[in-house]
Amino acid sequence: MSQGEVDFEKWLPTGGFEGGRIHLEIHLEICQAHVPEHILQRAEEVGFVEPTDVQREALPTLLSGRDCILHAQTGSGKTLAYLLLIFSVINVQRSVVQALIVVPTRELGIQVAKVARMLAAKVDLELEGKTCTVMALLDGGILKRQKSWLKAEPPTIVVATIGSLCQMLEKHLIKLETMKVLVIDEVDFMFNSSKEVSSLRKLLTKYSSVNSRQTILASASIPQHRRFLYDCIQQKWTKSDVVHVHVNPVNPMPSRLHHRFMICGKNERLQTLLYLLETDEPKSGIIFVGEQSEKSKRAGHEPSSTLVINYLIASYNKCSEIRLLEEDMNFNSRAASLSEIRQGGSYLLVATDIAARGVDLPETTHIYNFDLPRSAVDYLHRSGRTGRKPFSDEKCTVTSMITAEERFALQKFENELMFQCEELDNVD
Ligand SMILES: Nc1ncnc2c1ncn2[C@@H]1O[C@H](COP(=O)(O)OP(=O)(O)OP(=O)(O)O)[C@@H](O)[C@H]1O
Repeated sequence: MSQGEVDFEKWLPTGGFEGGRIHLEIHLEICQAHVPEHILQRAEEVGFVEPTDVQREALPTLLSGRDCILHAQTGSGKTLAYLLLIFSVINVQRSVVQALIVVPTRELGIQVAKVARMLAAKVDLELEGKTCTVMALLDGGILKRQKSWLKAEPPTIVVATIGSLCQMLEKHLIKLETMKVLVIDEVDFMFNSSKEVSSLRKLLTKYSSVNSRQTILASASIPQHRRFLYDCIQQKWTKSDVVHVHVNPVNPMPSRLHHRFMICGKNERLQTLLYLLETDEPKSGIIFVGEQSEKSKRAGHEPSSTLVINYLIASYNKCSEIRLLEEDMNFNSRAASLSEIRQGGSYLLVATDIAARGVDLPETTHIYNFDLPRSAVDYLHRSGRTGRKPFSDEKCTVTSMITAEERFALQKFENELMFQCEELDNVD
């Protein structure tokens, strides 16, 4: 196989007529693609042997150069789909930034940059030439150092949060004109965020005047997606032949998640959580808590996060790694929490919705909603922090602790996302 051709044999399910048919369909459409051989080899080495559904469906479109709205379940592998596209278009010999991935949180940015670097790494020392470099330009980073890096030897790929990115754009240290691909990950979240939306709109509008551009907008949830698609075309944020790749449109929720709820009073939730943990004995789990309201802060109440973590450290002894992740922590402590639990072994992470988007902790088998999420979309993304091994049929559970009054809200989420929740008998 010549350099630059895609060896999709590696990506195919083995054997059978089905496999042969898929091979033909994919091969015909993507044979013009140019994902370098060493990247595909690395992908295989790190365990990406078969394409997931979204990768199989989206790659022909992505590699054809068309703009794409990548709309597929949580944990379905959207990151690898857009990274392969990026590796197919960049030219590492050129010293300019050629691909930009915009993410909502520092945590997601670190994770995406890590996957990109892992794929770009040339483990075969005989491979010659420059390597692709990846910069994580994220809120909380050292901008001075990144400015020097951008001036001295621009990286090929930049993964950025919008705040830090805007600073570099203003100083002309990053230029959209050189960008072959722009990815906005968790795009619905970014459009919904009052802090990010205006910068995001400006970025997309500015990029729309770049001649050779490709825009990818990714998320597991794109509410009112027809309207969104229409807006994207009207505003020229995407080209008019943008493709909406929508995988599992009737089942937004991954099917192997088992949903449960237990009704309890507000004051009994800590004991209920302890009871659930002692019964489930999860190897690894995330306990989601709501953000503290301003009113509750002013009243001097403890936030749910503090209540839960202190209670668990004092009363639950079946897990040695109990960590906290919330906005109010400094960036170093946030990074430390995630890296500690990524070391392997058993963990419990107490987190606000900061961990609900994109964060990939594949060992998580249990999700607990100590506070019910605010919307069906938030429920979907919290739930999607489990069930993240694409070819596994391991059962994962999502359990919500709710008051009798909250049953109505949970039922609404069930209707909207088309899943069913089993009621667990109360502790008493
Ligand atoms: N082809 C593949 N084979 C095996 N594992 C894969 C493959 N593609 C992706 N994965 C793994 O699947 C998990 C989920 O992938 P990813 O983080 O890209 O999901 P996502 O679609 O972006 O989800 P979310 O919407 O929650 O952000 C990751 O652990 C990733 O390493």
